[in-house]
Amino acid sequence: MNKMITVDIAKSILKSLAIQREMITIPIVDAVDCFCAEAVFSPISVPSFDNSAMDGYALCFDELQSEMEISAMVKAGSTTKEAIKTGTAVRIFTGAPIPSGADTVVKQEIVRVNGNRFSIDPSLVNKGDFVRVVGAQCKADDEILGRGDKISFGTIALLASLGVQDVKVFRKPKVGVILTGDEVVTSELELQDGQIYDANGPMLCAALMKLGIQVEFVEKVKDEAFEVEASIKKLIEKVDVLILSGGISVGDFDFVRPALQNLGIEELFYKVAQKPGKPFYAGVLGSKFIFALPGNPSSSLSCFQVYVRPFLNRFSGDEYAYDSDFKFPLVQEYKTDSSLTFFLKCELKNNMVRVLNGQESFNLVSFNKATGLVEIPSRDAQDVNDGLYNYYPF
Ligand SMILES: Nc1nc2c(c(=O)[nH]1)N[C@H]1C(S)=C(S)[C@@H](COP(=O)(O)OP(=O)(O)OC[C@H]3O[C@@H](n4cnc5c(N)ncnc54)[C@H](O)[C@@H]3O)O[C@H]1N2
Ligand code: MOO
Repeated sequence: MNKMITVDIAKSILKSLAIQREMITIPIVDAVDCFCAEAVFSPISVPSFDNSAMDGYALCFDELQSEMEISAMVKAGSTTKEAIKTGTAVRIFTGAPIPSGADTVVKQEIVRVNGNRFSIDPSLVNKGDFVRVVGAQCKADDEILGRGDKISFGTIALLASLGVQDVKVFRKPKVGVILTGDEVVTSELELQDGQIYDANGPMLCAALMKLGIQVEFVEKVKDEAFEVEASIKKLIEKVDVLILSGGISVGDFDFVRPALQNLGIEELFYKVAQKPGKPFYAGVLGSKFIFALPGNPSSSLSCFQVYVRPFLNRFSGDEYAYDSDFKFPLVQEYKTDSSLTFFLKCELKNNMVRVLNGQESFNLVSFNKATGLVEIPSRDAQDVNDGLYNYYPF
């Protein structure tokens, strides 16, 4: 009989696994949601020239008067560097270089223009107004991105603004999926008696794609001991992480665990004190990792969400992937006297979590409203949650 481990122990086992990460250099536009593998230093100062933050008039603050002549015009992209004529102002537009001799921009809304002159209330102007000075964002050689920082599309704007074209990131894992279950068919086929449509294949593909992971394969295997073992043996060669769906329980046709044992895969754990997803398996073979998810789709999804997804993020460079950032109160108290931790389909609204109806692990209807899963601790851990519950957003 296998001893069940707790959710926290299962997470801590996965959290402490050594991962050999590889670095790759990729174009910045491909790096969204990747983790930076090597610090980036700015090649230039930005802005690289003093420029105007407003459409208006550039002038020298010490020469400001209530009436001024407009002696020239400079627009964005202008490369001439003419000095400002003493005592005058220059018409200027947002992003245009400040002429030498000028140090202040007045926005056009506060002047009254008359021909080539304008009048202004000087008390409305402060020295340096609306001038974006060289290096205000960053200076050449400043550290812009640190190792381990997550790259967002904001980061990509930042890197692009510095002229950085490529970035070194941690390579995402190669992942493949093996589906078991002779009753499971794809949606192109008409259902015969006893058959069901595959929910886990599409769900796992979508979840992996959302992590920016390209799925190497989704293979369907027959519920036969030899077939299961041969497929795992062949396909594990192609990936860093192999995910199996179904066939991991104790039925006569559940061949996954014996196959993994025969192939010499080291079992990290099998069975976690949770619902859904009790018969969840994790194993390791050298630098490769294997997760076997229980076949019931809610159980598969729950185990993926709580354990596999953070693992893949950790593999991709996120050292904090298992530290839940999201804790919320429940709309309605949820009573349980179970020794198992529950992961329930729920809806997050107005910073409160509502547990949805239809929690059975075969029932997928509540996924139409569910925004994530909420963790309800077992009876032994209930007094330590402060009324806030871990939430795992989809
Ligand atoms: N005697 C016991 N029986 C079961 C136990 C147990 O402890 N003792 N655990 C139950 C629990 S909990 C779960 S969860 C399931 C997990 O079983 P398996 O991982 O072996 O999964 P299967 O038997 O292959 O399938 C379970 C269920 O899910 C359906 N399924 C499978 N694959 C898919 C798919 N790709 N898309 C949609 N649905 C799928 C399958 O038809 C079954 O109905 O074991 C319980 N039994
Ligand atoms: O744990 Mo099973 O996942 O309850 O259906």
